[in-house]
Amino acid sequence: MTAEVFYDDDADLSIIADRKVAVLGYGSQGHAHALSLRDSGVDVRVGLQEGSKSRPKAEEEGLTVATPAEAAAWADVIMVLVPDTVQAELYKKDIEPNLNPGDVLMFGHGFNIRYGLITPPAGVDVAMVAPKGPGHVVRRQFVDGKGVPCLIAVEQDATGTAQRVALSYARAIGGTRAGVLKTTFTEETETDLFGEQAVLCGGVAELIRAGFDTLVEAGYSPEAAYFECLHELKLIVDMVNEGGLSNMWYSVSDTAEYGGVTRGPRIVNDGTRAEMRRILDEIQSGAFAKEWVAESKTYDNFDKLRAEQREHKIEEVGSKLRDMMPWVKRTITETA
Ligand SMILES: NC(=O)C1=CN([C@@H]2O[C@H](COP(=O)(O)OP(=O)(O)OC[C@H]3O[C@@H](n4cnc5c(N)ncnc54)[C@H](OP(=O)(O)O)[C@@H]3O)[C@@H](O)[C@H]2O)C=CC1
Ligand SMILES: CC[C@](O)(C(C)=O)C(=O)O
Ligand SMILES: [Mg+2]
Ligand SMILES: [Mg+2]
Repeated sequence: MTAEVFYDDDADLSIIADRKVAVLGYGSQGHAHALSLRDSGVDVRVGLQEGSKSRPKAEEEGLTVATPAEAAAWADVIMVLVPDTVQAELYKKDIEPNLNPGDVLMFGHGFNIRYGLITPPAGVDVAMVAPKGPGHVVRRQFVDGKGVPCLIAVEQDATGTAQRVALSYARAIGGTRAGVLKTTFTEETETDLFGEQAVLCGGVAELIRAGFDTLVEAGYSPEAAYFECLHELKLIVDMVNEGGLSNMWYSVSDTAEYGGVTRGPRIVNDGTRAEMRRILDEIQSGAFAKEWVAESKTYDNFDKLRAEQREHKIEEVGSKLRDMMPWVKRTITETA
């Protein structure tokens, strides 16, 4: 079935501009939504704990900051943009007691609703606006007059207006400039988790590291391996993003094209595809969600894995080489 796609003309900005919107969290997505909503004329307050590290950043931007409970009590649209693993506790403590019939409870990802970690009361709308891109890019593209595509979904429509509010919100953060797809919480959650694990984040990071390690272990310089397996990736992916895989094949040499189409399937082979299927099974069965929620209680294993990623040789050599390319933006915190 073809998905329904909405653009600016399908979304009425005045709907969200007439509401009071609380954005809970001011991290990657939170800062992007709060600032772009504000720039689109929406009355927005940011909800952060007392002593939160993000508070000064939001206040420097002139945003009104309150505690999550105060912001939720004030608002009639509440967007939950704190990490997935803390949402259920925040919901019980600060959001649920401040929900009124007719309010709209919104999410940037369906994790907590899909896996039953949050069950909102019957009288409120439950909707989602999930940008298909990192929050810092969502903001950057909005400022540049562009937009990151979004998915919207309605889990509960107590008022009969939830979809129009979600579309209006998506317009206010630039989503309808690029295209907004209607989906369900289940489809968004499962496809998003699969994409980030198997392809966009997990798959790509391991492919880069494996390529880099192979060249360095064979005696080539780490600098050459970095340029080949990491730096040039963006240039190649830009071609794919702009015109699809065929655009990339058109632009690269015939030698690269022949080598790619004959050797690529040896890298992503039947075994890789079977592993992708297992990863999807873990997502669909809830096994991944259970593992992640349990891990988030201590972060013991996650901390080790994070340190191992940071300490990889590719990070050291990359940092030095990027110093010589000032046009390559160095960290998201400097550009946010
Ligand atoms: N990152 C992304 O680009 C994308 C994220 N999403 C979804 O958006 C949601 C937010 O993710 P993301 O932006 O990555 O989150 P972040 O990790 O960037 O959120 C950090 C923010 O949440 C605040 N925070 C953390 N814990 C609490 C708490 N217990 N109470 C109140 N505030 C808290 C932090 O405050 P402090 O500074 O004090 O720590 C900070 O402001 C998730 O559902 C995610 O799946 C969807 C699409 C893409
Ligand atoms: C690809 C990772 C993502 O799903 C995203 C930026 O869209 C996330 O959860 O951060
Ligand atoms: Mg995503
Ligand atoms: Mg995600």
